[in-house]
Parts: sequence; C-alpha cells; structure tokens
Amino acid sequence: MGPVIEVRNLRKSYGAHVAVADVSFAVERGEIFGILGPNGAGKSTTVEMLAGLRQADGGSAAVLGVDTQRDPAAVRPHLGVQLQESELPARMTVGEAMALYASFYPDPADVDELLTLLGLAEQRRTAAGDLSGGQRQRLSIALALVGNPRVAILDELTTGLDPQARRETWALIEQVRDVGVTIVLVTHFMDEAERLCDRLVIIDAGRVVAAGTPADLVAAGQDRRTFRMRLPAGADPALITGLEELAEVDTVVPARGGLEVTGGRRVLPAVVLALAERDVVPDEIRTISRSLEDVFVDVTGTRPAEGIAS
Ligand SMILES: Nc1ncnc2c1ncn2[C@@H]1O[C@H](COP(=O)(O)OP(=O)(O)OP(=O)(O)O)[C@@H](O)[C@H]1O
Repeated sequence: MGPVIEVRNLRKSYGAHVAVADVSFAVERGEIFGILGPNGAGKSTTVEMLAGLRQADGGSAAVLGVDTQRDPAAVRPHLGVQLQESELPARMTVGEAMALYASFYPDPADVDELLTLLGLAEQRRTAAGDLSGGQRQRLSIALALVGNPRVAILDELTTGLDPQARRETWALIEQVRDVGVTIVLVTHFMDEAERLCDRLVIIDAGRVVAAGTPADLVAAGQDRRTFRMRLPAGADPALITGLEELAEVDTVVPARGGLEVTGGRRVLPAVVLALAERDVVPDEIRTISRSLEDVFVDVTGTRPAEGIAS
C-alpha cells in the first residue's frame, strides 16, 4: 500500500503573490505528520489544497489514493478537517453542531463519547458563541473527528489553550493516532512538533526547506554549538561586537540577562579565550543542546512563535 497522503509540487498564487511555490511530501498510514513554518509561509493554503477545499494552480494532492483536486467529494467521508477560522453560528449549541457535522458522514463517531473525551460533556447545551477560547478550540477538534475519519487535518491544534489543556490535547491526538488515524498537524509550536510528530516538513516562503523526523533534523546540524554566558556587571558592550568577529562565532544575541552564542564546534573555547585576553571571566556558562527550534531558526531565519510557558 502506498502513502495515505501524497502531495506533489503543489502551487498556489493569490494574484501576484505566490503563497505556495512548490510543496511536496508523503505521509504514511498512522503517522502524525507536522507542517511547520513562519507566519504566512503557506501552511494553511497547502492543507486547504490537500483537503480539496482550495483549487491549486499546479501540482497534485492525493488522500487515500483519491485526487483531492479533481474529486474532493470522494474523499470527504474519510477526511476530518479542523481549519483555523471555521466559525459556527453563535447561537448553535455544541450538541447541535456535533449532530449536524455527524449527519454529513456515513459512519460517525459516538457524539457523547467524543464530547466526554474532549471535556465538553457539560457544554452540550451551551451556544458556540458562549464558549471560552479553549472550549471553542476543543469543539473544533471534536468536529474534525466526529466523522470517524481515516485522515485528520488539524490546523493550529492548541493555539489559545493553556498548558494543561495543551497536554491533554496532545494525549488525545496520540489516542486518535493509536486507533489508526493518520494525522496532519499544522503547528507553530516546536515543543508540540517535537513531542507529537513522527516526521515533519518546515515550509518557508511556500517551499519545503527541511524534512525528516524531529531527531534527524536536530542531528543534521550537529556541527553547530550554542551556549549561554553571563558577563560581569559593567563589561564593555564593545566586547560583544568583538566576539561576533571571531571566526568560530555565527551569532551573539542577548538572552535572559546574558548572551547566547552560536558557532562551530570550537566556539566555546574560542570565546572564553578571547574574553580572557581582555581580562574578562564570564560569571556563568551553560551549554545548550540543539533543539528543533534551532533547526527552525537555521532554515527559515525566523524565530518560531513562543510556546506557552509550561
Ligand atoms: N485568500 C487569500 N487571498 C490573498 N492572499 C492570501 C489568502 N490566503 C492567504 N493569503 C496569503 O498567502 C500567504 C500564505 O498564507 P497561509 O495562510 O497559507 O500561510 P500560513 O503559513 O498558514 O500562515 P499562518 O501561520 O499565519 O497561518 C500569506 O502571505 C497570506 O497573506
């Protein structure tokens, strides 16, 4: 059996603006597949084309062997989609919305069970307009899953959720994956991607700039080193400029009351030596292991959105 999802050279422009220039990837059955990228990179446009909700200018997208650009209706019963801006009528209750969405599918999930799983059982009679941000987010996930889909596309899954609710949502997504649902997850959050995704792509300016498992992506840049240090109070700011000029140093940026330095394998001794030559001894040095966030910064030149402190 081939991949559950196959995207080949998708392209889409809005007028003169190229939103998606060239995106290809494949997702295997039962994977949680991440799509990461800075704001405006083309993530939402990509998944909307993948779901057959938006017409591509070129390329192809197939879900469960069905070309979603040519025949979106054929795959709809098997596809659950949580989009960023799906608005329900404000007066429609949670129970009504679930019943309505369930009616679109031949083999819907048990609505009560799903609402309980998502912590919305108490809100059955609550109007969509009266839900809190977190409840609305959980409802959009419930609506994406109500059709018992074989493939679920979740865009900005945990945006607006508090740390506790985020963890619960992650556990829920793993449960959904464990029953064999293939999941495409669009996310801004590196911790979410690192925790949940089996494989991922990073998209920048409409193109795939990195692809692989989180571990592979992190390992690929292991010739880079990062450390943080605190300089003694009153240290000359010109020192920082001096450090940036060292051959081993890539960047020096302020971080948490100190400096974060990134460079090659020998960056730490090079910096400490250069400082010692000026009679400066750092108060504290801490090496930082490379994370998916560092990969993201390397390949996109942009810092990812801050995760909610947890
Ligand atoms: N309907 C539209 N008409 C015109 N331009 C659009 C439209 N939808 C998106 N764009 C533009 O296309 C680009 C890609 O947008 P898209 O929403 O796919 O990016 P994204 O990676 O999902 O961003 P975000 O993380 O902010 O949601 C952006 O520059 C956006 O402003």
